Amino acid sequence: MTLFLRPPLLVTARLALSHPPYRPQKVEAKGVLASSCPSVAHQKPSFNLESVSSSSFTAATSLQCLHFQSCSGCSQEWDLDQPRVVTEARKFFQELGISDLKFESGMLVEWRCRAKLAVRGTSERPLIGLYEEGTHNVVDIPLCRAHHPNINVAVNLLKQGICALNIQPYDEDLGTGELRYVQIAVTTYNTSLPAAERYQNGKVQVSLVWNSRNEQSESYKKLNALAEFLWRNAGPRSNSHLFHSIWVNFQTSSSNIIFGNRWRLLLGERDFWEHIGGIDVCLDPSSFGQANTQAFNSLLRKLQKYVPYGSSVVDLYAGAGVIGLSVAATRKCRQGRRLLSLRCVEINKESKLSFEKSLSRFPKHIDCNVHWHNTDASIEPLHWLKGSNVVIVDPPRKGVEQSLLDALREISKCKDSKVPKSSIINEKEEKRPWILRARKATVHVESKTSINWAKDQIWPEFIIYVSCGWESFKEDCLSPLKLPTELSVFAVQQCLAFGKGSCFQFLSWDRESRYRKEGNVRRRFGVESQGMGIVATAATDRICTEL
Ligand SMILES: C[S@@+](CC[C@H](N)C(=O)[O-])C[C@H]1O[C@@H](n2cnc3c(N)ncnc32)[C@H](O)[C@@H]1O
Repeated sequence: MTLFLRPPLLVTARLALSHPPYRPQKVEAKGVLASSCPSVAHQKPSFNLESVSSSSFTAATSLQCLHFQSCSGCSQEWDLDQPRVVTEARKFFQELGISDLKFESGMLVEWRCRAKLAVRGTSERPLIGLYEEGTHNVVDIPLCRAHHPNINVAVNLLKQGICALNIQPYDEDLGTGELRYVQIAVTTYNTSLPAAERYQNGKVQVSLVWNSRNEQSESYKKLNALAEFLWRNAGPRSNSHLFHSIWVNFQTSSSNIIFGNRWRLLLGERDFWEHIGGIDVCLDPSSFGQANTQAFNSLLRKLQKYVPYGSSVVDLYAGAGVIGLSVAATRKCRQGRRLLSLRCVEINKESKLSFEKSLSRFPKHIDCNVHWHNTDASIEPLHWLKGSNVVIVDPPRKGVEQSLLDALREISKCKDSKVPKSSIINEKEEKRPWILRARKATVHVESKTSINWAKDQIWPEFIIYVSCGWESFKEDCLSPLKLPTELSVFAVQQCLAFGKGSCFQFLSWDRESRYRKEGNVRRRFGVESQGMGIVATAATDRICTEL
C-alpha cells in the first residue's frame, strides 16, 4: 500500500508559472486501507490564463492559487508587491503629514508558518481549510499558496489518515464527529542545516482539536491511531522526516472557540523553538505565535532600533513575550546604557510556560529586570504604563481597548508626564484581590545589579504599535494623535491583509537617518517625532477572526 506524502503535482497554468513543482514521494502505510482516499490531484483548475492581459500579468508577483476564487483567505491576486492597503496607508499617513512612508515587501507566497484550519466533510472526503466568506462552509485548500509548503504536505497526509482510519470530521450543526480543527505550525529553526536550507526544510507541529473531553473518551484510541499514522509516515524514523510533534487539544464546547483548555503532547518533542529577533523563543501550541516568521523577524529587527538604550519597556498584549524579550536582548548593556526593565502583560495564562522557556535561553550576560504578568491589560492600564518610557502594544485585530486608549490619552495630556496620583490606587489601599494578584508578576527575574530609577516619575514617552488590523489601527492611532500629544506613536506593525489575512508586507516610516544626521538621539524619540512609522507583518489567524 502506498501513500503520497507530498501533494501530487497539480499541473495548472497557474502553478506552472513560477514555482518549482512538489516531488511526490511514496511512503509505506502499514495496515491501513487508503485506496479509497481522495487525492488532491483530482481537483480541476479553474484558472484561465487567457483572461489575463499580458501587460497586467507578472508571474513573480501574482498569487497563482487555485483556491483564490472560493477561499476567503486572500483578496488580492495580482501585484502582490503592491498591496492595495499600501496605497490607503500612504494616503492615511500623508494626511497626518507623513510622506516618507517606506514599503518593503517580504515573501509573497509560502510565507505562512502557522495555520488554523477547520476539518469538515466526511471521512471519505474530508475538507480541511477556511470558511467561505460569511459562512461556515469549509473550503478545502490543499494547494494554498500562502502556506509554507510543508503545511500542505501535512494536511495531505492528515486527510489520508482521516480516510484510512475512518475518522469523523466535526459536524457543527449536530455537534458530532471527532476532529474539529487542526493547527499546523512550522519551525524553521534547525542549526544542523545551512541557514539557506532551513526555511524550506521546516518541521511541522500538528495540533489536532479533538471533540472529546479527555483521554478517557471512547474515541481516544482513534486519536492515537491517527497520531501514529502520521508519525509512521512522516515521523523521525520515516523516509521523510516532516513532523516535529503531534499534540491534541480536547474541545467539546459548542461555541466557535477553536481550542479547549486541555492540551496533551502525543508524540515528538515538547519544545518548539524558533530563532527570531535575535533570540531563541519557545512557542507552545497553546500560546499565540505570529504566522509569518520571516516578516516578524524582520519587523523585530526594525523595531529594536526604535527603543533607546536605558529604557524601561512595557510590552502589552505580550503573548509569550517575544517582542519584549528580543528588545531586551538587543538593547543590552552598551557603553553603560542598557534596558532597565521589561514588563510583559498577557491575558492568556498558557503563554507563561513559553515565556519561561524562552527566558531559560535568554543570554546570561544581559542584566535587566524582567517581569511577565498574566492579566488583562485593559484593567488598570495606568498601573502598567507607570514606570515605563516605552510602551509596546500588539493587540488582537480589534485593536487596543478603550480603557488603555483613554489612559494613553490621559498621559499625553499631562505636562511633564506627571499623571495625577489619584489615578492609581496604591498597593496598601488596593483591596481587590484580583487586582493585587494581577500586579504580582507570574514570572520575574531581578537584575543582578541594583538599578535605581524613579519608577513613579517615569511615564511613556512613546508607543510602538504593532497592529494586525488596519481598520482598528487607524481608529486607535487617530485618537491619541488628534491631541496635542507629548506621546509619539512612531512605529507600527500592520498586517496588510488582502481580505482576511493572507499576505504580509512591510511598511516603515523611518526617520532614523535624519535624526542621526542631526546627532540628537533625544529628538529622535522625543515630542518632535509626531509622525508614525508603520511596519507590516503577519496576522494572527484567519478562522478566529471570521467566527
Ligand atoms: C496579536 S497577539 C500578540 C502576541 C505577541 N506580542 C507576539 O508577537 O507573539 C495578541 C495577544 O494579546 C493577548 N490579549 C488579548 N487581549 C488582551 C488583554 N486585554 N490584555 C492582555 N493581553 C491580551 C492575546 O492572548 C494574544 O496573545
